[in-house]
Amino acid sequence: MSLDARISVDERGVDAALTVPHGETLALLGPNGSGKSTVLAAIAGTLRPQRGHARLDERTLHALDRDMPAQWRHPRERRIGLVTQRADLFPALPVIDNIAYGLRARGLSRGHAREEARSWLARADLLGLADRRPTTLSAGQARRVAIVRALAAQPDALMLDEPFAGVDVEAAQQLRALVAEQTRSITTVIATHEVLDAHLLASQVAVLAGGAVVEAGSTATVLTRPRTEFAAAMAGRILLRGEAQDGALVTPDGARLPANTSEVARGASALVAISPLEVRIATAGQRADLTDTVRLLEPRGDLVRVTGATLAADVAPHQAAGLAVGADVGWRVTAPPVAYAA
Ligand SMILES: Nc1ncnc2c1ncn2[C@@H]1O[C@H](COP(=O)(O)OP(=O)(O)OP(=O)(O)O)[C@@H](O)[C@H]1O
Repeated sequence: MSLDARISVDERGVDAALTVPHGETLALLGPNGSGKSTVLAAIAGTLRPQRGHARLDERTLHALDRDMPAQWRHPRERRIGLVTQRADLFPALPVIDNIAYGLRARGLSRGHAREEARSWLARADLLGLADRRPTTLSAGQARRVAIVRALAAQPDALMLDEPFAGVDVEAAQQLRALVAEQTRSITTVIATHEVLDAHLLASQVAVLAGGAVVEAGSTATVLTRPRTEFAAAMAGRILLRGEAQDGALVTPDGARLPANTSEVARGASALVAISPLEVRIATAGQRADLTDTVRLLEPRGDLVRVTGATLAADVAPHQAAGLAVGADVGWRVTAPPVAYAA
């Protein structure tokens, strides 16, 4: 079922609209405080906005539009799953019954629901926790149980709020695979700070900033042709704005970066998103594509990131030797990046 939601929460500065096609997963990206949790909670129905609606196909889950009767029913009745950052397990029930709860709501007998719950726990390598009370779990264990509980309930739509935060690398990998497999036909929104989640789980991406969606589209488009600095940073790229000229993007301060400008009209506003791995430092005697001033030098794994006012490059340490903050640097691009319409 396709999701169509509009959420306005004035006191949190949120006014965001989202659509997710049937069975697809949308990654909701955005800096801290941009409104991701608020949007998810409001779609799931645990937070009541001032104005808004959420619809799955033709079914109105809830609506507060002025011309509609206000309705905001219990999340269970709407068949929307929500995994919050706090996990929110039922504290009085052992883990097994937390999972069985959603299965019983689907009509399974107590015995059958517990049997099913066991197999769900086994799939996430959590069977050892079956009889534990939620209060005795670590935060990461609680998060893993909450994800399994949401998947086991097989909702029509699923809201996951930073589901893998605080989960160790190995368990997160296993859970990502389980979430990917189980949400194939569930319309899902996943708020995340991990670009990996967008790549592995989501066909769509929306970027929230200041409570509004500032960028949305297919994952491939948003992450290779970002329109905001935030989306570019998530994709590990530097965003340059300027004017398309023949074979170059000319920035407002006059820097001229070689670019493939075949997609944009001459003189049009354009963007380029370039990875620091596609930028080299011109050595003595080499012609630089662009000259710049070093602003920052920092380690990046085995490489050194050299950041200038306009561009940055990830280079081997010996290539950065001799550079210091304030020094002049010449950049070379390995291939002219594609300029796209702003
Ligand atoms: N319980 C609350 N009461 C009042 N304001 C809140 C509450 N929770 C969040 N806010 C505010 O609402 C805005 C949106 O917060 P929200 O938690 O939705 O952002 P987020 O994008 O999920 O952030 P994060 O990445 O840190 O989880 C922020 O300005 C925040 O300070």
